[in-house]
Amino acid sequence: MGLLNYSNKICLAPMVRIGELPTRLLALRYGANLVWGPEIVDKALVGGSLVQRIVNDRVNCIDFVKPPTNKVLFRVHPLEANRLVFQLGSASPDLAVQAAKLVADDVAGIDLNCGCPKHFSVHAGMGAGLLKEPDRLISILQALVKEVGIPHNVSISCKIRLLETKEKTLALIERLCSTGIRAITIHCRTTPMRNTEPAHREYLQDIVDLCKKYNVAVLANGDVSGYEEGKKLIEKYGLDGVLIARAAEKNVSCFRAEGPLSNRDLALDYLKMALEVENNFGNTKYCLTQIMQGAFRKDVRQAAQCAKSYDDLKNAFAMDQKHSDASGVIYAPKREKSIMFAFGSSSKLLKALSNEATLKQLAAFSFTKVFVYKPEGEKSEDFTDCSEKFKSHGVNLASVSSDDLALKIDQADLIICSKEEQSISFEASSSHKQILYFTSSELASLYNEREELNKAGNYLGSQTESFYDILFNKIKGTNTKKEVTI
Ligand SMILES: Cc1cc2nc3c(=O)[nH]c(=O)nc-3n(C[C@H](O)[C@H](O)[C@H](O)COP(=O)(O)O)c2cc1C
Repeated sequence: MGLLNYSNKICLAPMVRIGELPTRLLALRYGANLVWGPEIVDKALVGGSLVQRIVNDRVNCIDFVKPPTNKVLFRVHPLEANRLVFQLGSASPDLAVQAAKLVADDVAGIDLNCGCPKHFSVHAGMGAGLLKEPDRLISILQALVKEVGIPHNVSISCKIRLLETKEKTLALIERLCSTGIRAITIHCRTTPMRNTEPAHREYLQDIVDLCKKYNVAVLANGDVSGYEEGKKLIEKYGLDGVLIARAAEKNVSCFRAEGPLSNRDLALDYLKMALEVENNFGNTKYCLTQIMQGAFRKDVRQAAQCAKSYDDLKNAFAMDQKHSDASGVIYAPKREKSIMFAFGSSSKLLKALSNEATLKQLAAFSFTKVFVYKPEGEKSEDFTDCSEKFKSHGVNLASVSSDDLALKIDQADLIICSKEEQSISFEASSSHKQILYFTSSELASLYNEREELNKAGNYLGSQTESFYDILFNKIKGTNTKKEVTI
């Protein structure tokens, strides 16, 4: 999988129950860079009958199931695998290594929970209990680095809380940095502090400076409200990243650079995602009811709380829709639109589209499906390489061949093509759809050939515009108005 790059990352924090697959995939779709799974205790994986790794073709996932009931303990989707950190609860180097080895090849990182203050954890010497026994904590991390991290090429990290004093905290962090781990998350509260008390960042800068000396990435956690604040904190303290827990529990679209979705839109996205990955019904209901708090009528929330099946949940949403229609409240689920690019080389076009700013802007315009025309003989691998990046912004990418060009033009809401490609422009113009034409000089800007054109005296444009500017200036001229600042 390759070692993780923790730099400049806004991440979903580990959360038991909340951090299951639908939340993680949505977090990534909305813009989270890395996602932590919920803590799973070593004995759940290796105690009694060993957990089994099953390829689940139905939902295209890897399931870790526990015999004899075959309950799914953990489900990994290929879309998240290279950005997923598995969090382990352990009090023993041997058990930690045995458990971590079972999942190491399906995730990008393994994180040791050294901060859980709950009785069951601390009592068993796990979580925040490890902060009281630093020698044991160090030996677990050393074992994980040596026996799992290095041979499996997976990043080992830990998540701690602050100790009672700055000196004690820095002394512990210095020892942690010497174990070979690649990253530390600091939950900026001490063990006795509740989440309702404000996070302490008074000496976060000292922690960052110390970790930098050892080349260990440092991520901060505690009271981060979303994308905007995350970026500010990274900048202010020189952090590698931040982890967001409760803000994401309430509304996982807090990772969106454009600002969060309404809880109503989010609840629908969540239900769709949960159905798609066949999430455990009880877990879906739990997460949905968290999202629905305060955002739906009481009777709708009650119907969701009493749901016994996915059909009941869908009925609760249908009920909400009916109320909204009847009361005249405008409740328009986000309209999903498709855009088609049909000109020239698909690999160059994909290169121009595959950047954060362009994908964010497409998503902001609600273009959740992008069709790209692939001329005969061009590689399909480019599409495979790019589709994950598109997907992480909630945009689906599909290639279109000459055979299905007419059909896809018919399905697209907006078509972008070149007048020069006559067969395509003919097909598009006879489709009665909205069409935007790119001229040959605009295409040259896409292909970065403007300089060559200038040299040859062919290009007379006076301003240097990027492909991004040209594309979105054209789209803005249509009836689609939304824009994000980048
Ligand atoms: C519902 C919930 C479940 C949590 N589960 C875990 C967990 O499994 N592992 C862990 O290290 N921390 C867990 N935490 C703690 C969070 O990761 C985080 O450290 C804490 O909530 C502070 O971050 P916040 O202020 O952004 O909420 C959990 C927190 C919540 C609210």
